[in-house]
Amino acid sequence: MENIELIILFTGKRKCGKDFICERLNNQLQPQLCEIIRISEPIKSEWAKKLNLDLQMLLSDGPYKEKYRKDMIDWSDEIRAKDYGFFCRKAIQKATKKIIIVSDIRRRNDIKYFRDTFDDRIRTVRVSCPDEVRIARGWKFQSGVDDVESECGLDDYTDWDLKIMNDGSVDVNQIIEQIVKEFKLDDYLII
Ligand SMILES: Nc1ncnc2c1ncn2[C@@H]1O[C@H](COP(=O)(O)OP(=O)(O)OP(=O)(O)O)[C@@H](O)[C@H]1O
Repeated sequence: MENIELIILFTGKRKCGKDFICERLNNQLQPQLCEIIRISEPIKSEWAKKLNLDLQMLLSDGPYKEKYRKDMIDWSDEIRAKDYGFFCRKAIQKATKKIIIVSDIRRRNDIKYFRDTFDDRIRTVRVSCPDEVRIARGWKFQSGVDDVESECGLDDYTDWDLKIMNDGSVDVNQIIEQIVKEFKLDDYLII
C-alpha cells in the first residue's frame, strides 16, 4: 500500500453511472499503473461464501445483485458497526498499482477510512444524474435501499474535489478529460 500514489474515490446514487465512468477512465490509463477496486467486492465475496451463492453473478450488474442488495446492506452494516473500515481495508489490501480508482464509495466513514489512512493521496468525486435518467437506466426506488445510509449518507457532504454531471448530455470522453486534467493524470494515460 506504500506504493500507492493516488486514490480517487467515486460516489453517487445508484445508476448515476459511477461504474461506467470508472471503467472508461481506467481503460484510458496504463494498466500496469492503474486499477479499479470496489468496496462491494469483499462484501459480495464474504456474502457469497456465507450463503453459498455464485460470486460472479453477484458481481455482475443485473437482477441477481439487486435481489440480495438489501440483505447485504443490513449484514455489512452490522460488521461496520464494530469496525467501520473493515470492507475498505479488505478492498485496498488487494491493490497493487500506483493509481487506485474506488468506484463505489457510499458512506462518510468510507471517506474517513481512506482520508485517515492515505491522507493527501485521496481525491473525491461526486457523480450526479437526475432521477428520470437513473430510471431510464433501470433504477427503481426501493425502500430499505434508497432511503438508508448507503444511498443518502453523503447527500449533504460538500467537500468534493470534483463534481460531475452524468445525465447523458455531456460526452463521456469529455468527462474523462476533465478528470485527467483535474487530477493531473496525463503521465498515466495510454499513449
Ligand atoms: N454517460 C453514460 N452514457 C451511456 N450509458 C451510461 C452512462 N452512464 C451510465 N450509463 C449506463 O447506465 C447504467 C448504470 O450505470 P452504472 O452501473 O455505472 O451505475 P452505478 O452508479 O455504478 O450504479 P450502482 O450503484 O447501482 O452500481 C449502465 O448500464 C451504464 O452502462
